[in-house]
Amino acid sequence: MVSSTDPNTPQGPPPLRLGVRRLFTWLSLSLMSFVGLMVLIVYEARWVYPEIQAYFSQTGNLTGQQLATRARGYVQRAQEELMVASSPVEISEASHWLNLAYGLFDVNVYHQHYVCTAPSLALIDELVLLIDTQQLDPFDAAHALFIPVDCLTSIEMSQLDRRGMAINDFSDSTRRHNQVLTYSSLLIFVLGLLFWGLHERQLRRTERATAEKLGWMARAMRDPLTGIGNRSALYQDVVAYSGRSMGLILVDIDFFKQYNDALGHPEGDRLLRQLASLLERALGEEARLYRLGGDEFAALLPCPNDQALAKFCETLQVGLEAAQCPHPAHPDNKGVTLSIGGVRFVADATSFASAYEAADKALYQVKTAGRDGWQVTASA
Ligand SMILES: Nc1nc2c(ncn2[C@@H]2O[C@H](COP(=O)(O)OP(=O)(O)OP(=O)(O)O)[C@@H](O)[C@H]2O)c(=O)[nH]1
Repeated sequence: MVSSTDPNTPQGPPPLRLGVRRLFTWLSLSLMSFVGLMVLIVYEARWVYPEIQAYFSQTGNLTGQQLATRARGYVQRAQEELMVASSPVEISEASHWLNLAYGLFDVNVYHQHYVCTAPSLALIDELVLLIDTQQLDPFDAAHALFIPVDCLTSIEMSQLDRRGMAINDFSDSTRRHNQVLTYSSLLIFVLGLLFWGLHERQLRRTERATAEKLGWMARAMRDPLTGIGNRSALYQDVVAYSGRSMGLILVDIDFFKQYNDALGHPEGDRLLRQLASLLERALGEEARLYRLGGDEFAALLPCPNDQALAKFCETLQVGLEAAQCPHPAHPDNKGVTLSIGGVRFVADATSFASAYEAADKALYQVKTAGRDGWQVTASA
């Protein structure tokens, strides 16, 4: 049996599948952004930072070499020359190395940060002069050069310490930076999950409320005793079938008052429910059934012509006779009988009023003609 639902209502996917699809979309999006962030972090950690670190460490390239180291090398070379020098030419060779060392040593940074720079340079300068004019013993000169060598060594050590500290600071800040990025992305992920949960909960509440409302609406369209549609459902369905050729059949139990009086109202109720089932069986799945009040029922069904409508009415009466429902108080000593009036009409809200009136008139004529019969009136 079909009752008061709209035949044109579109059928969407079930709510569970929709929820899973929404969850899947959300998870994919957040996972994609999370993975994106992680790739960025790994890229920075694996490729960008080591390059910066290598630049800071100043190893493996010419510009990164320590001036102090090279200057110390030249001074020590001069010392070696002076120690083994046996001719003026060899002695002047030492002065050449000292000049080179002076050039590398005489830089602003060393003057600013290392107090031994100026005296050491002055000493080299003086020694070069004395060596060139051969006023100094080469061995004594080599010995005196330990002062600038000490100074240059302390500069080197200090530079190494500074560089080490800079590298450590840089590594620490890089690690901190990475940690902040990782925890932030995790936090974003968790917050997203939380918001999604809240959003889903709200959505479910709304869906539940909507379903409840729809349930109430459906119940409001239903006759509680028989479970079929009521008068409001009939109006709604007429609108839903707008433009289609429909049959409207009104059915009324004969002498129902006597039935109630004889058997009691609970039995009367049982007969009403029985009649609803009988209408359903007799008219088929396409018919929509309604109880309009008391013992009056209606059926709305697609109907191409008056002959088909007459056939439905006849089938209905035959079905009732076959059911053999006893009526102990029937004035004509029959079982339960029905009076049936039908009309065919093209459904819409305005034509329905006259169609209903015509079907009711046909039913009334059956009643006045002695009941237990059906009549189909001309199309409305
Ligand atoms: N059991 C039961 N009886 C109902 C219900 N609603 C209305 N009735 C009764 O249905 C009867 C209808 O009586 P009438 O309108 O006189 O109709 P009738 O006795 O069938 O007479 P005709 O239609 O002229 O053959 C009344 O006695 C109402 O009390 C219901 O829900 N259950």
